[in-house]
Amino acid sequence: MLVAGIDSSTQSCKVVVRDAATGALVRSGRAAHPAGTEVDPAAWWAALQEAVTDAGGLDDVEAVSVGAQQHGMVCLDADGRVVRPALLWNDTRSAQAAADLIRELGDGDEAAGRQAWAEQVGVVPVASFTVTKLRWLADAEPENAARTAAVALPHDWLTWMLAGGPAAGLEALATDRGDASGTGYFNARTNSYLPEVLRRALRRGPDEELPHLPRVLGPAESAGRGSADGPAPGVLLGAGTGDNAAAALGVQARPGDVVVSVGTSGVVSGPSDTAPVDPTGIVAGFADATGRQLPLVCTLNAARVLTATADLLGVDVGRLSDLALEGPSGAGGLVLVPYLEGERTPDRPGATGAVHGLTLSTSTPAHLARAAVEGLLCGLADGIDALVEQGTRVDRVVLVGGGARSEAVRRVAPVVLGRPVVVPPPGESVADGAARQAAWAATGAAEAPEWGDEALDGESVTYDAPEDPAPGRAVRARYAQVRDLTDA
Ligand SMILES: Nc1ncnc2c1ncn2[C@@H]1O[C@H](COP(=O)(O)OP(=O)(O)O)[C@@H](O)[C@H]1O
Ligand SMILES: O=C(CO)[C@@H](O)[C@H](O)COP(=O)(O)O
Repeated sequence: MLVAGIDSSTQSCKVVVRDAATGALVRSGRAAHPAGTEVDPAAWWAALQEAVTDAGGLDDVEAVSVGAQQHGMVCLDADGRVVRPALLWNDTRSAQAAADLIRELGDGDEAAGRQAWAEQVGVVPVASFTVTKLRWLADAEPENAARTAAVALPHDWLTWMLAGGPAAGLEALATDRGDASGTGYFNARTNSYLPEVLRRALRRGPDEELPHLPRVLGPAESAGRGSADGPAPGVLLGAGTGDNAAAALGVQARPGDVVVSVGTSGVVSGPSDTAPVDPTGIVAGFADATGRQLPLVCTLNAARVLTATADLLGVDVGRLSDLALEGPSGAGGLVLVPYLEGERTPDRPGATGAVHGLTLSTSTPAHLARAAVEGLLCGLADGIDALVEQGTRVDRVVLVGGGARSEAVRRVAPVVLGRPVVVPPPGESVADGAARQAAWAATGAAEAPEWGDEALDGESVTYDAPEDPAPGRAVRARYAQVRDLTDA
């Protein structure tokens, strides 16, 4: 039996077709997404179909699940038409809405608001979360807010499109707790939507109707079958989930593993039985795709720090990696603070990047390349510290995402993160997790299938933590000195 997993992430859509029992890769495909932080969902749908075709179609596949970028706001009208282009997780226009929502829940007091959000919702709003985008919509585009009859996330919408889209009706919309927990109006600890939070975000009165929200499915539940005229006719549709929950499922993360993803976003997450309560908002209380919790820290700047630095130096990412490995540990005091798209962790939506410590001796491509790799990893190291503070055990790091293909990232990561780093063979952890969820839905087993070595498309490589932690600590200490000197 074959199953498929789809990853509709920020920059592209990827499809893997795997054997449901062993996880062995049978075929794969991909297609690019448009750039920008506001995207017409029709572009994702077109890319999904192109990627499915590239993967040889889904005719022989029993089940398919969609993993997708979290938080994106997809508003639908009563007929199921998209109301406006989706605002993505990395769109920061709702930063003020986030600040307002925090203060409102604390009756004007920010600290009380943060505590209330952390306790009642499990997250403290930042511009990434859907709830803040809805508040922005209510204020900036009230006519679009009024037309919104349902709110979905990218994976909910794509799964619904596979099921027939508008023809299936808004009631057919489904999600899972992994993705619902990133909305800001779902509590992952109590497994329930928070309609009053949604009402507040949309500024709707007590008697006004709220938009329809997707049904929250269990990890192995099905969202129906693919429509006859779509790319997955008759195929069982898994619940799908957010891309980070899918990645954790894809790498079969075990207790003590922290998954670090260097994709468009930088993510640190670790499956846990305990929901975090973090009023600083650094650790978000998301859910995973197995019924547990997935405390998560996310930065806005990761793999694109590498591509941007490569562009600056006029080289490709392969050469950037070589240069970074030629540069000295600590880059001679040169630090690149990587807030190229503003930042979410720390919460500085208006910040820009900075380079500190330029001298005649550090003004070389190798120093700058090294500083870029170290800067992005220092942000992720701060994230690991925050997870540890929330009680997560960290024995080793599992490094995934496009940036994990960089040899420099792989080699410098154990130094800066201070832990052994396991790099699975280059692949698509999100699409793999979605495929594993599809296999789970198809078999109806109590637990997700255990896939062994056959599911790995090569060898995992472990990069040991250095015996001497001093150089890594020095890199982080120097970064901490200048991190807070940037604007905004
Ligand atoms: N060898 C490499 N070195 C550095 N960056 C890379 C490499 N290969 C891919 N990337 C970067 O990884 C990113 C894509 O990663 P991916 O995890 O697929 O992102 P997303 O899921 O957010 O779309 C792109 O920015 C790409 O340039
Ligand atoms: O906002 C988050 C997590 O909270 C991001 O991780 C998005 O889910 C996008 O992921 P990538 O496209 O970078 O994988």
